[in-house]
Amino acid sequence: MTDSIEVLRKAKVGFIGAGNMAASILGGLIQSGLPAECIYVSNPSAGKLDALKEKYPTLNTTHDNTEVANHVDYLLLAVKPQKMSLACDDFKAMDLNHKCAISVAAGVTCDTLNNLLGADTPVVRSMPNTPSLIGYGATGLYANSKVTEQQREATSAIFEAVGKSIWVEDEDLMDVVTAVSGSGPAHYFLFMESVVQGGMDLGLPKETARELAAQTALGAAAMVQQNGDTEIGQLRRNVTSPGGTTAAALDTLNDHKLPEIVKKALEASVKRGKELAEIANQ
Ligand SMILES: NC(=O)C1=CN([C@@H]2O[C@H](COP(=O)(O)OP(=O)(O)OC[C@H]3O[C@@H](n4cnc5c(N)ncnc54)[C@H](OP(=O)(O)O)[C@@H]3O)[C@@H](O)[C@H]2O)C=CC1
Ligand SMILES: O=C(O)[C@@H]1CCC=N1
Repeated sequence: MTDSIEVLRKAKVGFIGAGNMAASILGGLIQSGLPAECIYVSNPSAGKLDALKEKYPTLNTTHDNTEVANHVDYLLLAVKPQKMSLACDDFKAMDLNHKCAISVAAGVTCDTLNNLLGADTPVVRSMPNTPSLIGYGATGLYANSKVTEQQREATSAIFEAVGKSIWVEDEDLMDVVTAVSGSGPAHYFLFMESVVQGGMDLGLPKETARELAAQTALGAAAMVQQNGDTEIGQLRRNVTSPGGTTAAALDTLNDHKLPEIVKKALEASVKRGKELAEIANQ
């Protein structure tokens, strides 16, 4: 059992909302050794709770958000930004000052969360991603001034149990983290979908194209992680023989301005994060 899990056995964890992100984090926690009976989760409709209960029979499920909040020290708010205000209404009569609220919602600021939950509530703004389900999550974290050192450690433990986590000290950067890693899996999925379709159009069987695309993405990511001192550009150049096949493909991607397109995509994500912040604040 990892150190993270030992910390989390003592600090009870609950989820408000049982959607994709909650299921990914709680599934990852269970996968890495936290017993399901230590975790609480609430959701308005039954379907998602029933599916989780079928997969993890000892998980504590309820339709009552306050029941979760009463049981736990760490309350993960895993609802859409547009639903945050409504969900937090349920805690109006509760004193959350000795608990820690961890929002996963894109855009929603700590100030907004403190307006909704009480000015003295310790609040962490997190930005995880769905690979948390299989232990490959990447999570950015930002804490308000009420969060204690012990709460920081437990929060790190939650996200380290399902992947890597990084604290940022400037809250504005959380929108950039959202663009890079929160939404990031979808960018790489789109790229892989395009590679698989391209491979199929050129004659590869679908399963072969899928297997090659996935193993290549995995290999490229592992090379970046395992060669921290090497620029990614150098790894790219190592593949690119002058006048060879890679150069032909990269010329095409650059002619169509892939780097500029990616930058514009990240900027669009950051802009949308700020719009969601406004919506959650209304
Ligand atoms: N999906 C992702 O990759 C990532 C998502 N996030 C963030 O995670 C949050 C959730 O996103 P995601 O999981 O994709 O969305 P989902 O729609 O899958 O999940 C949201 C869940 O919240 C439930 N819900 C709605 N209102 C309430 C309420 N008042 N109390 C309790 N639960 C409620 C919904 O229930 P019902 O369906 O019954 O209405 C639903 O199950 C968002 O804020 C998003 O920004 C962050 C990082 C990555
Ligand atoms: O698309 C979204 O808004 C959420 C946040 C990051 C990933 N999914």
